[in-house]
Amino acid sequence: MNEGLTREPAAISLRGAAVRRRQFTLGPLTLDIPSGMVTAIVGPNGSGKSTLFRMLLQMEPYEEGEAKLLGARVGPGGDDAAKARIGFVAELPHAYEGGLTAEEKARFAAAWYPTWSWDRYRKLMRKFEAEGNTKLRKLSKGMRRKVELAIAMAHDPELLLLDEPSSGLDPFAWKTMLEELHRYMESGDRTLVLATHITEEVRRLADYVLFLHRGRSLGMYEKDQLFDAWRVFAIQTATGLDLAKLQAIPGVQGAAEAGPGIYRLETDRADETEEYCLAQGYKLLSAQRMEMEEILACLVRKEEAGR
Ligand SMILES: Nc1ncnc2c1ncn2[C@@H]1O[C@H](COP(=O)(O)OP(=O)(O)OP(=O)(O)O)[C@@H](O)[C@H]1O
Repeated sequence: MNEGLTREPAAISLRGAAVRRRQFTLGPLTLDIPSGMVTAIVGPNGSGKSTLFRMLLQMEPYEEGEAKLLGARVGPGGDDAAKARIGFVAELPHAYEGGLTAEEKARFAAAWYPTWSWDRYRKLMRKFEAEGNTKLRKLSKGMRRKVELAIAMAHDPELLLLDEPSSGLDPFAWKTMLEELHRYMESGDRTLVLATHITEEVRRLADYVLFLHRGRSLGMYEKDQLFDAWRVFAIQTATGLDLAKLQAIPGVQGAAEAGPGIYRLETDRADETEEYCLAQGYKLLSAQRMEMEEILACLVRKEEAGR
């Protein structure tokens, strides 16, 4: 787990930052999202992913702590110029822009971003086979998403924030998006943060995964370590094990009886769990990698149990 990544400076830095609303609290969050990397924000519906993006973009003021984007404080006293170095695609398109075409919206963006490139915009629109001259409200959900992506990336932002970018995209457009995001990251000094529910997107893109639940961080993990370390074991023992014994096994995050003398163990320290089980004389029947959703479910269960 990694709450304070060392790579400096962080693209996003939160220190006890909290948004408190009547129905929902985001935070307090203390974490660093490293620059030059891809971080996926993963969490159940309503866990606060969009609220976090809105807080970072000053669409949702925060009451506590401090948030910094590209080294600039977010909110009063901050440096608004940092905003021009950021690209953002919201989860839901802005209704008030529905009367514009992509070309018209792009003209606004071109005036606002000093690093805007019409050449890059047109290449991205072509790549996505996106419609430039139809009013945005008349575009399909996926088509509009492609337009939003092209506009958000056309100024080659230092930091790209994408809230569920693949929502509505067909498989071809999704593949194109992954290619373009890989290309965007190629220079090594760009940072991508995306909220996603899609395991494949995390596997193919992310360097780090930040899990959110009920507005709180369940931890930030290096992706390869995460998928390596979390495993499901099936073990068999000659004598039965009670829950206390199962939970005392190093790394075990969840345990259940799967049959007489057979137990299913979820662990976040596969090597240690395996070593311990073998030393105890337990028979290892199987060991499988866990999917992202299974890991999230396990983290959520633990968090709920500790509440
Ligand atoms: N416009 C709004 N007005 C009131 N409450 C809202 C609004 N938008 C979101 N919320 C509430 O804020 C909380 C966090 O929502 P948020 O959209 O940030 O979650 P999310 O993780 O992005 O969810 P999803 O995966 O469904 O997109 C939820 O409880 C939600 O009901």
